Amino acid sequence: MAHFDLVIIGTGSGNSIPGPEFDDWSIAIVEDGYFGGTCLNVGCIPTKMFVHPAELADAARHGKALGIDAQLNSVDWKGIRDRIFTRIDAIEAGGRAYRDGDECPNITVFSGHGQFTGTKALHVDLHNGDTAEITGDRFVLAAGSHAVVPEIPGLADANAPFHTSDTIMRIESLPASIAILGGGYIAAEFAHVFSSFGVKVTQIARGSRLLKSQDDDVSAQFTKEASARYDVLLDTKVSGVTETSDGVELVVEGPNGTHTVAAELLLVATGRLSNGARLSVEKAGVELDHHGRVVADKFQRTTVDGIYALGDISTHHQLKHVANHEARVVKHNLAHPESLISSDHRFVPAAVFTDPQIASVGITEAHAIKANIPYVAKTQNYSDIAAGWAREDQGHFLKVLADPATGLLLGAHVIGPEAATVIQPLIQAMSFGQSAHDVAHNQYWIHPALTELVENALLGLPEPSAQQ
Ligand SMILES: Cc1cc2nc3c(=O)[nH]c(=O)nc-3n(C[C@H](O)[C@H](O)[C@H](O)COP(=O)(O)OP(=O)(O)OC[C@H]3O[C@@H](n4cnc5c(N)ncnc54)[C@H](O)[C@@H]3O)c2cc1C
Ligand SMILES: NC(=O)c1ccc[n+]([C@@H]2O[C@H](COP(=O)([O-])OP(=O)(O)OC[C@H]3O[C@@H](n4cnc5c(N)ncnc54)[C@H](O)[C@@H]3O)[C@@H](O)[C@H]2O)c1
Repeated sequence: MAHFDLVIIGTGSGNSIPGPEFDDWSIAIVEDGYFGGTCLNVGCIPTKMFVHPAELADAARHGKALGIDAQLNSVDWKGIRDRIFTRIDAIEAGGRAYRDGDECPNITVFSGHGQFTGTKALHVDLHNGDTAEITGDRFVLAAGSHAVVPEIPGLADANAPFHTSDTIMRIESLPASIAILGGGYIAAEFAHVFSSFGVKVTQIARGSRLLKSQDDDVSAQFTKEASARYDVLLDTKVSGVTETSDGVELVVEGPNGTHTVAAELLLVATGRLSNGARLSVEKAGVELDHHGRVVADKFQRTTVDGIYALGDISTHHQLKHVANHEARVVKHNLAHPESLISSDHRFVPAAVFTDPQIASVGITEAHAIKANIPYVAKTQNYSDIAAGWAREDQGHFLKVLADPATGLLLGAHVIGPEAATVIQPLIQAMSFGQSAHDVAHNQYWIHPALTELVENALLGLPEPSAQQ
């Protein structure tokens, strides 16, 4: 039995915790998969490294309206894939070697699957076939989440072949066709990538719109554009999947009755679930909520003293910037238990890297209405700013919501070019408590940049009543 001052389970954002302030602590790091976690290896980073070439491949579609007649000749999938993973795999290997090597003498890396056996006791099934029993004064649960596979005949029993985001980016060649199950972030981003690369995409969503968690107008616009680019089956349920000689066949039930969809590959993108239960955290006395997430308070403390949690294992914001923020909080609180700091989840932004891009922060208009929150709103179209004229933009916009009394922003929702970047001044305004009026008037806005979208939206909001 080896004992440590600190045991960290998971090397996504958890790996950012060890630093000079803990040089005199003995630390165990337990990692079952890729070193560096989901974002680096199978999440944000490789997906966006595919999204950029996808944008280039798809550029001709936008060029037509501007007098550019171009065509895509070929896509070197293997070349793109190998460029991406040569870089990523080297970072993964380097990160593991660093933590395992002489530069981190106080750290022991356990490569294997950890499961709690008692309050602060972990059993690890090591990849080399051995086992290890480790205990610690403190634990950090940073073990993330995993892709959920729905209880559909063929999938749940693994009788039909399918991919999740863990495997789809490493396939050997581009398929002629792909069926994508799900209407959320991962489905949207991969539908964009594969469609841009010339693959016939059929996306199947059980809801009446794609990206339903977005503002209603954003989700409606995205659904309209996605449906024009590739086949989107809405209000549709998959009741079975079977393997065929050239791929899979899905039995789908939708508004047009029951029929089949054939595709070379199937990607299942139906949400991600906390790894809390897979880590048997309840044996440590750590509570899970009814979604299976580890319960953590604002200081990232679980229900057991000395056990902290961060990122996807405990939050409903399954986002890397949230996991990183929470890791900084845990790091501080481990080092300074006498002066705890709390996580700030007031204004968590997110973006979907599709075409059009989507970004959001704060509440949606539907939420404001449902929760009876007073608001004023302004929708600013890209087509009404100079950078939108340059693109002959159609249908894209920024919607801002503000408190009618104070002029403080309540939410912002963008669909259109560079949405993830365009939204940042609004995230900043919300985070620093700046009013829409001040942000619009008290700085220069570069002309004719896309950020004029933000300036004009803010100028379009009514003056706050408290100042009238
Ligand atoms: C396809 C995809 C695209 C994404 N794109 C974005 C994006 O663009 N922007 C964004 O903000 N977020 C994105 N995300 C979400 C983001 O990747 C996660 O929110 C983030 O990586 C969570 O970090 P984490 O540290 O909590 O967990 P992880 O990074 O998942 O790390 C957890 C680690 O724990 C290990 N582990 C799990 N169980 C055990 C165990 N029992 N024993 C030992 N080790 C264990 C795992 O192997 C893993 O390495 C994406 C996710 C996916 C899947
Ligand atoms: N750009 C980004 O920031 C980014 C990109 C990818 C993933 N992520 C994170 O990863 C998380 C997981 O992504 P995701 O797309 O898997 O989840 P999601 O929650 O975004 O979407 C899940 C989709 O699957 C559908 N679904 C759920 N169960 C189903 C079932 N049984 N049958 C059919 N459909 C079903 C849901 O209706 C929904 O449309 C996201 O919530 C997000 O936080 C972020």
